Amino acid sequence: MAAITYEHIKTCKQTGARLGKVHTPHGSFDTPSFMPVGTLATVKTMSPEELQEMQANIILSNTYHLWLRPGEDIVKEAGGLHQFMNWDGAILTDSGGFQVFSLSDLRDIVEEGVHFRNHISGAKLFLSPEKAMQIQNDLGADIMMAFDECPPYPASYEYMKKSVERTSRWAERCLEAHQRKNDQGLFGIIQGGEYEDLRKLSAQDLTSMDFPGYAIGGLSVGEPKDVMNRVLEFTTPLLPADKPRYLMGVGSPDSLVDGAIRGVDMFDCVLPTRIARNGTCMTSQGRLVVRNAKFARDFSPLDPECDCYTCRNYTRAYIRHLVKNNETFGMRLTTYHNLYFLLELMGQVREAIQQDRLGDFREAFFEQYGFNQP
Ligand SMILES: Nc1ccc2nc(N)nc(O)c2c1
Ligand SMILES: [Zn+2]
Repeated sequence: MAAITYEHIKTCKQTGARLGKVHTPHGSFDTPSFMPVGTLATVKTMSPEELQEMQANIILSNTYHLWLRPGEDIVKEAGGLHQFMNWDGAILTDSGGFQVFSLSDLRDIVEEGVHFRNHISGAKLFLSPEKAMQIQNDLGADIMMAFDECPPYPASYEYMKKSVERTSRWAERCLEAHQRKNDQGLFGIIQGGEYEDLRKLSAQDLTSMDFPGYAIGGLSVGEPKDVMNRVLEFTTPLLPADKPRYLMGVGSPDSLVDGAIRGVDMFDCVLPTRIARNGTCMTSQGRLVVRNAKFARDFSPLDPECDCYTCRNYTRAYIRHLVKNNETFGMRLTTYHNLYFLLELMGQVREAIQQDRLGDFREAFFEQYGFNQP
């Protein structure tokens, strides 16, 4: 199978943003790119056809969750994730480390890996770099992630240093355990928190292992936006210019624009799909909570400037009625719109990079969307 390759097209003259393409065995996608999250082998309430219609060319799924349910053995028997979920675009699987740290109360990190409890049954489990690679190879995603520790925020310098050194040793073990040596398809994850020298140490360790792409982990874990932006400013330049850079767990419209400006190529976040299910929508005028009584007789679209299926065919009054009555179709309409909104936003970001005006775009977008100007 082909490797994962990055094609740099141009860098915006006004900012550090870059326009590119990532090529995978299941097609290519333009960057900067937002990747919808499909944790349990489905982007909740969306069909593959709807995802293709809105040009989501890569989606995420998750090692930890699929290991627990239905079990990677069943997915493997189905012929892998693409077959199992009838998705022929690209798939990226996170390695499970983050989910263990965020979901499981009891956990004990040792050199070998992490002891923790199954967050559903409470049973004791153990995840190691080798186990995470075996699960991901069985799932068969195009892009897999190394098994890392995502330390809590804030973390002391001493804790962070030990964690970075162990994550580098784990990355080495992941490369070792990766069965699909020829197609690479395994990204390293840079840790180090907000400590510039530890980010440098992590980047040096991982780039020396020559992964086909690199993720910036340990962010979007509760730190203020200016801390995230500062860490990106000194971390993205440490990564090879000819490989994709993936900021994990991000995010909101403003963070996507600010991450692109700082040289990030790939983003993922559950935010758009999660808030959609309780009726919160991202629109060109800012967030809209469609449950709100003021929309009871509002027969305009969620977003007058959006041309998605939801906005072309349904009104705020109708969607409010569905969401208030927990009608599944309501969640489908808000999810479709939120994903379309972010994918459209990334299209506008790519166009602004092409025209060397992403700084101006940020200005206008933040003004219109209502983000406080820094
Ligand atoms: N904010 C996030 C989200 C997902 C992550 N996944 C891994 N494996 N590592 C991290 O640091 C993450 C951070
Ligand atoms: Zn819409």
